[in-house]
Amino acid sequence: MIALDTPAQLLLRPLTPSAFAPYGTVLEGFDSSDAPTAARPINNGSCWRLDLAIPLALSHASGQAGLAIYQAQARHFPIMVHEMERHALGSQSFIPLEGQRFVVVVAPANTLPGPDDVQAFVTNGRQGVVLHPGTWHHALLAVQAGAFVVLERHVPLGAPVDCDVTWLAAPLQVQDPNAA
Ligand SMILES: NC(=O)N[C@@H](O)C(=O)O
Ligand code: NI
Repeated sequence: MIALDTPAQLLLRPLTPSAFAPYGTVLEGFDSSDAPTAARPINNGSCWRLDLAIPLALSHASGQAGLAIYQAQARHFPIMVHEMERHALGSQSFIPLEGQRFVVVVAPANTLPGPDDVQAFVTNGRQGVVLHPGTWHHALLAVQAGAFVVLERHVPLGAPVDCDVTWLAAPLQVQDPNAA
């Protein structure tokens, strides 16, 4: 009988600004009746504006801010994650257009991720994320199919692509967010 090793499990954590802070920033709305102190009413009070103090890195080394639409398929969970990537020179932001949830698998920048460095977060459908430059992450894992706006650093055709790839020592299994 060959014992098949069960893969190490990655528990899903709810996405919160404090838990995600080492990896990036959480984008989410707020209740205008309890607006953040940094928010201010605009447009004759019909809207609250909160300017985010996010050091977006989009123009390093002849880069420029670029928008893309990722039309994502729903991934099948539980899912094995093995390959991780990072964009050392640029922020990368994922903003769902259809209220779809997604799973963000990340590890701190600067060092190659070991199995204990990897964290998995699941959004609530009303959140987006801005990854810090260099944050190791798995490519987009949509829970529901749908379109995402991705704000990222674009480079001219022929310029070096800013995407380092690494593989975890062993694949990790991300639990099913629909079962969580
Ligand atoms: N590969 C690509 O265009 N997108 C990735 O960077 C990703 O994080 O999904
Ligand atoms: Ni990426």
